[in-house]
Amino acid sequence: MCVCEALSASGYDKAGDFVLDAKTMSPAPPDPLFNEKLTTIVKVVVLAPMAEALDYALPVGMSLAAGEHVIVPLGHAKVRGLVIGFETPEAHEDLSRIKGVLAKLDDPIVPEASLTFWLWAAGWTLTPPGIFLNGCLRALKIPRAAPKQGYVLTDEQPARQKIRMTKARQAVLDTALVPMGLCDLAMAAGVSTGVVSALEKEGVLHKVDLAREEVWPQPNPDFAPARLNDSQGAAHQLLRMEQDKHAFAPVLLDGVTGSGKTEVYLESVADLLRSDPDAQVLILLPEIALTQAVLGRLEARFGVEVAQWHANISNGNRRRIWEGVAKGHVRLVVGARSALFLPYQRLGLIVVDEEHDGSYKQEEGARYHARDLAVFRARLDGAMVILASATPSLETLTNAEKGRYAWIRLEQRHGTAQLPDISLIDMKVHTPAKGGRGEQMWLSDTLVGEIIATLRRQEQVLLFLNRRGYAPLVLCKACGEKMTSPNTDSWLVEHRASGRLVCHLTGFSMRKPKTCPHCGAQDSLISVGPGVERILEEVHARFPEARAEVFSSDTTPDAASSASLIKRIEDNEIDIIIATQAAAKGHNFPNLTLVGIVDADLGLKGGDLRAAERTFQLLAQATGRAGRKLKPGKAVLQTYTPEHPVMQALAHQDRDAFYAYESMSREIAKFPPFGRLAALILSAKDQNLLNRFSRELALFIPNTEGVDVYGPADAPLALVRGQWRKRFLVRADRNRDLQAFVNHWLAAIKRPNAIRLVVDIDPYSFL
Ligand SMILES: Nc1ncnc2c1ncn2[C@@H]1O[C@H](COP(=O)(O)OP(=O)(O)OP(=O)(O)O)[C@@H](O)[C@H]1O
Ligand SMILES: [Zn+2]
Repeated sequence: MCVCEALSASGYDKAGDFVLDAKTMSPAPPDPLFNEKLTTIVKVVVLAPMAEALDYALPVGMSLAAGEHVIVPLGHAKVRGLVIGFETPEAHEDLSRIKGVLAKLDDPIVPEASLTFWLWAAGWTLTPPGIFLNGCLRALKIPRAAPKQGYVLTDEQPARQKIRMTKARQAVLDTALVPMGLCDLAMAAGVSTGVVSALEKEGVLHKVDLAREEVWPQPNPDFAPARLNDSQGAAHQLLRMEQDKHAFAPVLLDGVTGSGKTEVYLESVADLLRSDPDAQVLILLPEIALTQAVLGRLEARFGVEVAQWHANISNGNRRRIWEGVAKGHVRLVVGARSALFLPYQRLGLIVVDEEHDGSYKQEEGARYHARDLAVFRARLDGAMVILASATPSLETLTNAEKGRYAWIRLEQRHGTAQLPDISLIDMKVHTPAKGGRGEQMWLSDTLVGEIIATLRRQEQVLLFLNRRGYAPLVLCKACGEKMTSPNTDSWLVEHRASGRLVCHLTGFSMRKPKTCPHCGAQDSLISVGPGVERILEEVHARFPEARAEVFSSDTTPDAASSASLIKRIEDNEIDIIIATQAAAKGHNFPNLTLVGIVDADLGLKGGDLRAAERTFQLLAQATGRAGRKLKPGKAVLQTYTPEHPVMQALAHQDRDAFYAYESMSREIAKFPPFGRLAALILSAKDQNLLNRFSRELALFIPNTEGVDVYGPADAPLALVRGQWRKRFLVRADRNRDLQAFVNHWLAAIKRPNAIRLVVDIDPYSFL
């Protein structure tokens, strides 16, 4: 496709964000050769929303390789692009319209395996490659730090002969044979920095840029090996057997909470670092808070600070790590889902810890599932991928059961630690009494009794409620009006700590009003239902002596604050932790012995496909925080549906029963993992236009065996920020090419520009 066609086809007229600053380009290259002398056509993915790579001429005197960064003309703009391949001119119909590559940039080349992976991932998620690559290359928009300067001898003998020579000066001359920084040189020569500066003034030394190559301290696999217990040792041996295949090896590391999965996979990381000096390792974690906890363990195990990659690192580090990974200098990375798209040369091992976790699904921009893509990346590199969890996703468990993945189990907690006893409290019978001022309370007498006993033993309590803020709903008791976000189908959540009503969907917030905005009644707004802040209030009222704190994304907005809260819990400075899911997984708090689930039914409401599975996983993980070291743990679940299969499986520690039930119901419906799904989400300001187009799109649904399309239906969130929303759900048998079906369907009808379309392959959110 030529540039002009591409431009008009994409409706892309402003280069906007993608235009490059001319200053960052290398000096002007020679003019490109056209037509008769053209020997090579370069295929470039420009960082713009285009469906295909574009063709450019390779100028005389420029050499390029796939994975190199270039500046190319696009319409009247100059834009950044990535070279993805070459073609001979014979393959091309209209050479007269081809423009030349303008410049080559000196950013590190993207290794072939990473380039292949990125392009594949773009296709898989039905994202235009330029948009996808723009995300992968974002770190390169950060300006490089200016290079450090050093000193080295000039070639000019006369200058040397003219100066007054001293012993100190001679020492510098003898040392400055290679460029060195001021302090390093002075120290090596045993003189003051003044001597060095003086020699520069006299023209004997001159300043040069020091090489950019950064030295990354290498993780030492033998720094502090773990002493694995017998079953961990056996699991490690099995992993080693998989690793020794030197081929794609997906493994489910399935061990109960606290069994030491982390200890085991760190030994596999060590094995790889030891046996393959070129390979790189990636450890993926679902939350930044968890990254902080694991970083300390990595440093203790490998003796160096390990590179971390997530939304919360500084720009400088972002650029350094990106470059270090591309050059193969950074061998071990720990990070959140986007770390999968660093430019690794060759990954020898990927660990996806807490593989079942919903945060691996990216819900904005290119919608991808990092666990699934990690498996693909491992296949590409012929590597091992370890999926670790105490509560695997049904997808992964089914793959293990069918023998597609190796399945390694750890059935017991490490040492003397036991899984906690779990009891159910039927809240229909044990309704909490009202407080002294008639206010509603949320903790039942049984749970309160357990908390008192735990505090008496000077042990810690975790109360789990997966709801941020004070109350999920504010309504007017005079007129019944519910406070909602403007032009959005979403309740405003009351946050007392900040005194605001907040929309968790759009980020809108306002001060809580004194009068009802609907009927004007005074002080008529009441808070309905509990969030963690409200539980904190109740805890303060009931246990005034206890030190209680909330652990949620509001109280730990960044890596530093979560690291410090985790430390204070470990140091026993907090007695009662009131936590959302941010804190309920992965952590090891040795003195924590009681977990109370305030509302075990919460995740089951409003149910989507995975509601039961997710609730089971979340509650198994949360209760799994109790009794992980020497002291036995206990968990109490408050529920209105004790008979529900999720509650029964939890109470009887019968994971298999739950998965069997869940698997059967999905198989009957041919839902994942027994079929594949894609969601199409259409949105527009104009509701009539949206309705009309949705109906029209439905007329074009291709008739394909093994594929069903449901919709159009109003999305459960039918209005967001003034945009109306409709959804289609596509279900396909496992052996159907879902992406091809969607592409084929969408190609049949032109979509008006006023309608936005998002395609979500393997959706996890159905809102
Ligand atoms: N072999 C071992 N030697 C010493 N301590 C161990 C050993 N194995 C596990 N532990 C300790 O037991 C606790 C639980 O281990 P770890 O965090 O690795 O478990 P996990 O299986 O990853 O747990 P979860 O799935 O709940 O996150 C940690 O404090 C860990 O240091
Ligand atoms: Zn009112």
